[in-house]
Amino acid sequence: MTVAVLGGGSFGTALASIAADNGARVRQWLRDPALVAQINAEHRNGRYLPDYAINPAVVASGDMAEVLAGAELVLVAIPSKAFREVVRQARPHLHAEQILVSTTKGIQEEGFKLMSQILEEETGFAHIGVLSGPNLASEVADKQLTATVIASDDPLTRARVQTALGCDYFRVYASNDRYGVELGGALKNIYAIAAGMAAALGMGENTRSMLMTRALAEMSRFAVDQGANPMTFLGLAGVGDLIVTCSSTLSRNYRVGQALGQGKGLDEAVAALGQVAEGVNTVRLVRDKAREDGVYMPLAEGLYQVLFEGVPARQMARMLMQGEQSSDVEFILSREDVQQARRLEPGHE
Ligand SMILES: NC(=O)C1=CN([C@@H]2O[C@H](COP(=O)(O)OP(=O)(O)OC[C@H]3O[C@@H](n4cnc5c(N)ncnc54)[C@H](O)[C@@H]3O)[C@@H](O)[C@H]2O)C=CC1
Ligand SMILES: O=C(CO)COP(=O)(O)O
Repeated sequence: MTVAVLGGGSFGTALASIAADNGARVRQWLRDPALVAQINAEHRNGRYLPDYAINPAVVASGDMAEVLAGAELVLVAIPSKAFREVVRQARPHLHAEQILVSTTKGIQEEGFKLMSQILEEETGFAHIGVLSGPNLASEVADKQLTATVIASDDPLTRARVQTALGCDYFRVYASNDRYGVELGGALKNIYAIAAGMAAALGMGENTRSMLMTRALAEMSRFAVDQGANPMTFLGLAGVGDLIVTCSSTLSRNYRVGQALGQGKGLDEAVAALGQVAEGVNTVRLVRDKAREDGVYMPLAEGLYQVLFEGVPARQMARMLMQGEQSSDVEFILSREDVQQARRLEPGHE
């Protein structure tokens, strides 16, 4: 199989190397000529994955036409802010038989679009999918045993990606809920920032567990409102990715949260990272969307206020602890039932 990877960051590089390990002919497109030269000469990406060897069969190039020529599978690993621009650059060199897969966990501001929707809009192709799961790039590059999800309503896309990337250290599970899988990947970044912040403030494991579980409730509530299947969030791209990003300093979103918890400003924290932390933008978009649609998302709202309105994180945590004590699992006991029962309590105003 011939595979093209668009993006020279840590995840694109890790995926290119897997496909090459699997015997594919792999071309990787990136902008930076110095990095192109380094990948081809040293088989190392010194900017984004300096400590890991890349399969020498991966050929990097700054020439989009060359990279896309003959590619059966195209993986797009470009941060959400530049995603559409790069797809437009690629468009003249794409054809409808190709399989296009987004690996990006972010949301476009205009129209609240997910990346595979952008792939669809820009190309109109039929073979479109999303790859998402608990996949810290450096662990993937280190060949740590890992699993991911290919989500598409197109069986050919699912099968081809399983063949191209599935190997003895990387398992590729299938889903037909593209929207749910993609939403899970984008939403969990918000809570990873909150988890990093909580850790930096010295909060304990009970707190982290509460945060992650209530995050899952909040994500599922939002998903239902958006018409997604909340059951998808029980899988690798939902709870799986939430666990890894809320627990690991290898997550950039978690590290931004840590820096904020240590008292750094948002701009300083993002600049120090030097890589993309999609959650910073996602929290703003999701908070606005939740308000617009009337979805109760206290964690996203609280994090928004800490990031963009200068509310101290510790004060926000105290406020969140005073919020409504609602139901645990809303699919079993609804929030409305809990609120109704509380109104019947003696002494309730
Ligand atoms: N790094 C990770 O552990 C994982 C990342 N992802 C997702 O992958 C996406 C890409 O992230 P990473 O590879 O981690 O990012 P990164 O921060 O390591 O690298 C970003 C890459 O995008 C390139 N880029 C940015 N703007 C560009 C433009 N206008 N034109 C061309 N190239 C441009 C940069 O030059 C760089 O090569 C993100 O949305 C992230 O959520 C998904 C799973 C794991
Ligand atoms: O999505 C990821 C792991 O699954 C990577 O998370 P970060 O973007 O926070 O590093």
